[in-house]
Amino acid sequence: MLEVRDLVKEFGGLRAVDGVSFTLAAHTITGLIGPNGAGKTTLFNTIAGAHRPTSGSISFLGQAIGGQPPHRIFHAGLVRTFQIPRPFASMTVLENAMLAPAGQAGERLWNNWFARPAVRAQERRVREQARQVLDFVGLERLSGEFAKNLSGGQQKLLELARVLMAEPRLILLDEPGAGVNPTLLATIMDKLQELHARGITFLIIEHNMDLIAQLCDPVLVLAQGRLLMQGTPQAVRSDPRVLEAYLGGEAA
Ligand SMILES: Nc1ncnc2c1ncn2[C@@H]1O[C@H](COP(=O)(O)OP(=O)(O)OP(=O)(O)O)[C@@H](O)[C@H]1O
Repeated sequence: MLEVRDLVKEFGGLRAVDGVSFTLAAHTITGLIGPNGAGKTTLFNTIAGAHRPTSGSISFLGQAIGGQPPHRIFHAGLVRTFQIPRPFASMTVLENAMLAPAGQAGERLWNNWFARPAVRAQERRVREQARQVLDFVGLERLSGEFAKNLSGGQQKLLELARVLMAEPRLILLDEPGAGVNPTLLATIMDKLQELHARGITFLIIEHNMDLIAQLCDPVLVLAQGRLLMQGTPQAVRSDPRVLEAYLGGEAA
């Protein structure tokens, strides 16, 4: 589904991603771990189009996407979430979900004036899809609530709902477990497993090793911009190089 080859991303003289290669098989949940500053977020940003690769290639479903703008990658079916969700705080949960798909008829000025029935029909469809997606993530009863009133975990679920509106094939999830209480974390993990069973592929950055061990196989370990190893959660956990990378990271 995704093939990353010799990917390099430099900021000035700093190689945040330093020659990384891996492939993601369809219908897998792959974990991405590594100490702070290892380059995980930069790798996500480069795959999702926020950064142009310095060199190397990225292909998604056989198409080269390296250096493409984020909206094109998004519409190709590769979406990402953020470690700290960014909903529109003063809009409701439902409105936030409805905003997600681009290219709606109502976005074009002329359509508003000349194609009102088409706009209304499309809005009805988007609203219905948003309700179904919110129902799936368990936020239906909060659909009229302002997004700013949601807890951290609920905001993560809203962010998941928003990316699901795009009907993605591959989701890059940035720390789904961060700042989430244990009850909601269990809900989020259930939802991810259900989406996986429905055929969605995931790449997940996460510091919570229990979440990684329960959901992910394989796990990629990044350290200082390089892929240190990949393997099962058990293999990664017991590999002395991984321990050393983490201890080195903490000492730094
Ligand atoms: N836009 C940027 N400009 C300059 N340097 C950057 C930029 N983004 C990241 N870096 C640097 O690149 C390196 C990798 O950072 P990155 O955020 O990708 O690591 P990470 O593994 O996601 O860390 P964390 O687990 O703390 O989120 C760091 O040294 C960071 O300071």
